[in-house]
Amino acid sequence: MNILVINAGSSSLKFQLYNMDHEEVLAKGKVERIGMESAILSYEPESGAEIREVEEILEHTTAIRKVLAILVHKEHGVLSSMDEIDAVGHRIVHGGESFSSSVIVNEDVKREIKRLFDLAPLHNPAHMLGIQAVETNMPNVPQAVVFDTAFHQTMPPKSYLYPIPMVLYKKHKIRRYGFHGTSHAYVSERAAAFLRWPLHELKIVTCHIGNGASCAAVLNGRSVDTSMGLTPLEGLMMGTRSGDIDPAIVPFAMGKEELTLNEVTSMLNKHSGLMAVSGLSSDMREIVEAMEAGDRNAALAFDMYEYRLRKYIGAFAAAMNGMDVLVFTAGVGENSAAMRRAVCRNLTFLGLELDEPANEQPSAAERAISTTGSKVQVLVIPTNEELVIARDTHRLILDSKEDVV
Ligand SMILES: Nc1ncnc2c1ncn2[C@@H]1O[C@H](COP(=O)(O)OP(=O)(O)O)[C@@H](O)[C@H]1O
Ligand SMILES: CC(=O)OP(=O)(O)O
Ligand SMILES: [Mg+2]
Repeated sequence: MNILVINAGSSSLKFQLYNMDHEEVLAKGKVERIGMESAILSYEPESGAEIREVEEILEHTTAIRKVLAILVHKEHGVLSSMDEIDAVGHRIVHGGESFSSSVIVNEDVKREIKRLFDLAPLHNPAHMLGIQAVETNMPNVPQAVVFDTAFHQTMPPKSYLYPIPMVLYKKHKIRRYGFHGTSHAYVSERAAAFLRWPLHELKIVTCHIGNGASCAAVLNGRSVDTSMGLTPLEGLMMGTRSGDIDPAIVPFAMGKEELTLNEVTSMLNKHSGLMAVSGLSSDMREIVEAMEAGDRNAALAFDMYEYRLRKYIGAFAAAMNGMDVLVFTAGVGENSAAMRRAVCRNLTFLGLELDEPANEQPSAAERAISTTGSKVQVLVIPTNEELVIARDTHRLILDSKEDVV
C-alpha cells in the first residue's frame, strides 16, 4: 500500500510517499513559499538527485497538483499513475480534547478541526487546506489525520489545567494540550527499544528541539506533562517563539509600544526567541557559528535557550520523582553537540555523565551519549513523525477495509 504523508503549513507543504509493504520512502520533498510568485518545489526520489523548480504556486490545491504531477512524472516520477496512491495521512497540530488517537477523515472530523482553528490559528487552517486540496485533486482517496496533541491526552488534570477561573476551561476548553506528541511518543518507544528496557518501567524526559521546541515527561510510556500549553507558544525558548513569559507583558507592551493584540501575538510567535535575543537568526547553526566567532548576543541567546531547556528537564525529573532516560531529538537535538553538551554539563547533580567524545561524533543513527557509569541514559534518537503518520494511516485503512468485509 502506498501512502502519501502531508504536513501542510501556512506557506509550505512537506510530503513523503511511503510504500508500506516495506516501510520504504519512495520520494519526499516540499513546496515552500506557497502564495508567492517564486514558490519552490523540491523533490527527492528514493534513487536520483534532488530536483528544484521555482514557479508561481498561489494556493495549496495547486501545490498538491504539482506534487502529484512530479510523483508520476515520466522521467523523475516513482509511480506510473496517481491511482497507485492508496491513502493520504496528514499531520494536524491541534486536536483539542476531541481526539486522543488518529482517525479517518469524514465530515464530522473536518467540522471539529475547523472548530479548533481558534486554538491553533497558525497551523490548523493550513492543515484544512491540505485536506481540501487532496479532496479536489484525488477525490476518491481516503485520508487520515494524526494529531500532535493526541499523545498528551493522558496528562492528569494537575498538569493540564491552568490555575485560572475554571469557567474558562468549562466554557472554552482553555487548558494545556501539548504538541509534537507524535514525536515524543515515537522517540520514547525507540529509546526503550534501544535500551532493551520495557517502556512501561521507564521515566523518560524527551526533548524535541527543532524550529518549534517542547519537552515531555513520559512516565511508563504515557505523557504526564509537557512544556507546550493551549498553543505551541508556551514552554521552551524557540527559534522565533518566546516560550514562557509573564502574561502581564502583553498588556504592558501594548500600552508602552502602542501595539495591537495581533501585533503582540505576532511578536511573541514570530519575532522572539533566538531571533530576538541574537538579533541575528532563528537558526541554531548560525547562532553557534556567531557565538564561536565571539558574538555576545548570539552567546546570550544560546545560554538562555540552554538554561530554559535545562530548567524544564529538572522540573520533569521532579514531576516523575526521577529520570532514567534523557532523549534529544529534532533538528537541534539531533545535530547540535554544543547544545547537548551545555545542557548535560549542568545536570551532573542527577548522576548524569556525558560521554564527550560520543556526543561530538556526528551521526544520523540512534545512539547513547552518556558514559557506562551514568545514572541517566542520554540518547540521541532521530525523530520520524512522517513514519508514524504513515503507520497510523496504514492501520486505519486496513481496519476500515475489515469493517466493510
Ligand atoms: N548541525 C546543526 N547544528 C545546530 N542546529 C541545527 C543543525 N542542523 C539543524 N539544526 C537546527 O534545527 C532547527 C530545525 O529543526 P527541525 O526539526 O528541522 O524543525 P522543523 O521540523 O520544525 O522545521 C533549526 O534551528 C536548525 O538550525
Ligand atoms: C507544534 C509546533 O510547534 O510545530 P512545529 O515545530 O512544526 O512548528
Ligand atoms: Mg518539526
